[in-house]
Amino acid sequence: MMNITLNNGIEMPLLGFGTYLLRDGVACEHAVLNALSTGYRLIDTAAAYNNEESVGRAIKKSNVKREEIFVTTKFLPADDSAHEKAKRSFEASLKKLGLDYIDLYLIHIPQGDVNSSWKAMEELYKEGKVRAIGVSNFNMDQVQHLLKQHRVVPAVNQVETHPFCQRTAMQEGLKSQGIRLESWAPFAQGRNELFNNELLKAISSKYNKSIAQVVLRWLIQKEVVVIPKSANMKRIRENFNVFDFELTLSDMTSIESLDRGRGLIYHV
Ligand SMILES: NC(=O)C1=CN([C@@H]2O[C@H](COP(=O)(O)OP(=O)(O)OC[C@H]3O[C@@H](n4cnc5c(N)ncnc54)[C@H](OP(=O)(O)O)[C@@H]3O)[C@@H](O)[C@H]2O)C=CC1
Ligand SMILES: O=C1CO[C@H](CO)[C@@H](O)[C@@H]1O
Repeated sequence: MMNITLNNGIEMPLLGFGTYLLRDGVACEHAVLNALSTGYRLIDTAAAYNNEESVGRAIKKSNVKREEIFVTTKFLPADDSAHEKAKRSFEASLKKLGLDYIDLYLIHIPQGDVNSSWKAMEELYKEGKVRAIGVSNFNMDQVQHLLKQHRVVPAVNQVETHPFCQRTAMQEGLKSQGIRLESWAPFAQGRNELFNNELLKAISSKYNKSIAQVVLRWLIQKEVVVIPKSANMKRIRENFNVFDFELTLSDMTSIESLDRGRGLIYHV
């Protein structure tokens, strides 16, 4: 497993497990348990996914030490009383997850009162309740705005990133501020026939890997954090099995031709 170092010195796995659409209950619990037993050490959830209790139960049942797991969750900023609501949302997430700290806490979407929300995040960070704070679905203007107003620099920006939306300029812009790019929907949620793409098919047969593995490996080699989701044990394992091969520079570059320069899911 490969880690990256965030701007405050803490380590974050480059490969994690996404939980969007894993419904609260046994389905989610099983998937997260399977992921942990496969070796995933980063779990991505959100208050909005309504599955934090199941994620928390899986973490407890896994017998993996808490400090070995990197847990990310997120909240949606409110329009009014945003500071207080951010704190309340944090406490609710912590309780549902059954944890006493979060590794990475994110503003899920740049909506509502972001400034008051970020102040609350900074406080949680200073109190040691979260090891790092970051944002999600922010464009570069929104990131710059945050940087101008506040002291703590976000550790990551989690945005839709995959072969059809590569975020090359954003990754450079974030890097210059010490912020890491984290990909959500590395497979574009299967849209645009990603799993039937001819170029990706040709590259994957060359390495005797699947398209999913090539896409994850391509992002990992670019040092983009990936959090693929799967409800299926075989695919959970497949998505983790990406550390035994390396794409050549020429194959890395050829994937660049697939970029359409904008998100398929959010047009950010
Ligand atoms: N911050 C934000 O706003 C957002 C964050 N996220 C986070 O990012 C994570 C990943 O994104 P997500 O939206 O889930 O989409 P993904 O791009 O990870 O795609 C998930 C889909 O791909 C399928 N799949 C998974 N592995 C394979 C494989 N090896 N071969 C073929 N199909 C496969 C899954 O099906 P199956 O389950 O049947 O395997 C599922 O239908 C989320 O789970 C969530 O944690 C996602 C969206 C927005
Ligand atoms: O986190 C999320 C899961 O994916 C959704 C899109 O399909 C997003 O709306 C949401 O932000």
